[in-house]
Amino acid sequence: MDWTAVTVITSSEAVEAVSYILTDEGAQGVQINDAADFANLKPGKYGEHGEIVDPATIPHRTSGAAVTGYFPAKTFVPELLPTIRQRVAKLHDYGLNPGEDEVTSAVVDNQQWATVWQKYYHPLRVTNELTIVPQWEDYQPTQKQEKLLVLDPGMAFGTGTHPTTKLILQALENVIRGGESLIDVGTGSGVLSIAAKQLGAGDVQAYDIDEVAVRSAQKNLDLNPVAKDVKVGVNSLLDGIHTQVDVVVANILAEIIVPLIPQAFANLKPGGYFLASGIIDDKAAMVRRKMLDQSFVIDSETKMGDWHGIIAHKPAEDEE
Ligand SMILES: C[S@@+](CC[C@H](N)C(=O)[O-])C[C@H]1O[C@@H](n2cnc3c(N)ncnc32)[C@H](O)[C@@H]1O
Repeated sequence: MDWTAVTVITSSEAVEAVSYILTDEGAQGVQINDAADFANLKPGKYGEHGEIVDPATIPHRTSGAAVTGYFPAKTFVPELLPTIRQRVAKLHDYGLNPGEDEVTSAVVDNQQWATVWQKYYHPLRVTNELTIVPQWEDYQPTQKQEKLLVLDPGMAFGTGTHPTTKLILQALENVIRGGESLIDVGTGSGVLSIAAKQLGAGDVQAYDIDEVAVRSAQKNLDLNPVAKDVKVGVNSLLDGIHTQVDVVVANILAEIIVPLIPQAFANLKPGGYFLASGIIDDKAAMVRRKMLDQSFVIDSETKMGDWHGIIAHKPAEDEE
């Protein structure tokens, strides 16, 4: 599959805001080329095989920053560019320098996308307790409660930077107390299963409809000793699965969550939690209604940009 890369030339101070705008508009990965980063870079392990790479040999900007978002081929990027331009220009109103007001797009092939951003994907604190660390970075926790998710997402979705992933990681942090059994539907890179294990979940099963994602998830599970007992396989939703677990998590588009709702209800113990993300604004009311029709109780709903995450539970046996 081809991807469209949208590059915004901006200032170092606006890098985070521009990255947010690109992911909010649907970018599935963001590459940052910031002159300020290179100024602070020390020689270290960067290569895929652990070789030492001298930062001076990496092509880099000498001023400002370029932020590139990768959009799936199905996104109609020409329609998106004016919105991105407007949102970047509006950063002025928030006291940020938007930079050169230059937004361009180019098609890149799958292979390029899989590797091009690796050099620029750095450890990222995604919730109070969880930090995502690229496999090639040597990173030590800086806080006592900080837990690391080591990832090499490759071709699968789930670098942890997308708002939908962040919403559901936060929901996991709220719900997991220790020992819960859990099913991760649409595991992608395996990020949610690894997070669940890091937070103390017990038996975890992960499924994805896409074989490439399953291979990528297995690779990432292997990188995280805490997640070595997670079972991962190809499956569509919970088709053919009849079990009783404490938690079902899914970060998939609303249209796909809808048929999952009755399956999640059937596979949850009374009192068990259903955590759903990937729900865009105009589909949120419909998903909520389907959950309530199924007799789920909605505990909370959180929003990041246009995305919603829902925590719901199956009523306990003694619950009204
Ligand atoms: C938005 S990604 C989420 C990845 C990861 N769980 C995260 O939170 O970052 C959705 C994943 O669901 C998978 N998927 C889509 N339809 C599915 C289905 N019917 N059954 C299982 N997985 C599905 C996709 O292949 C993709 O890996």
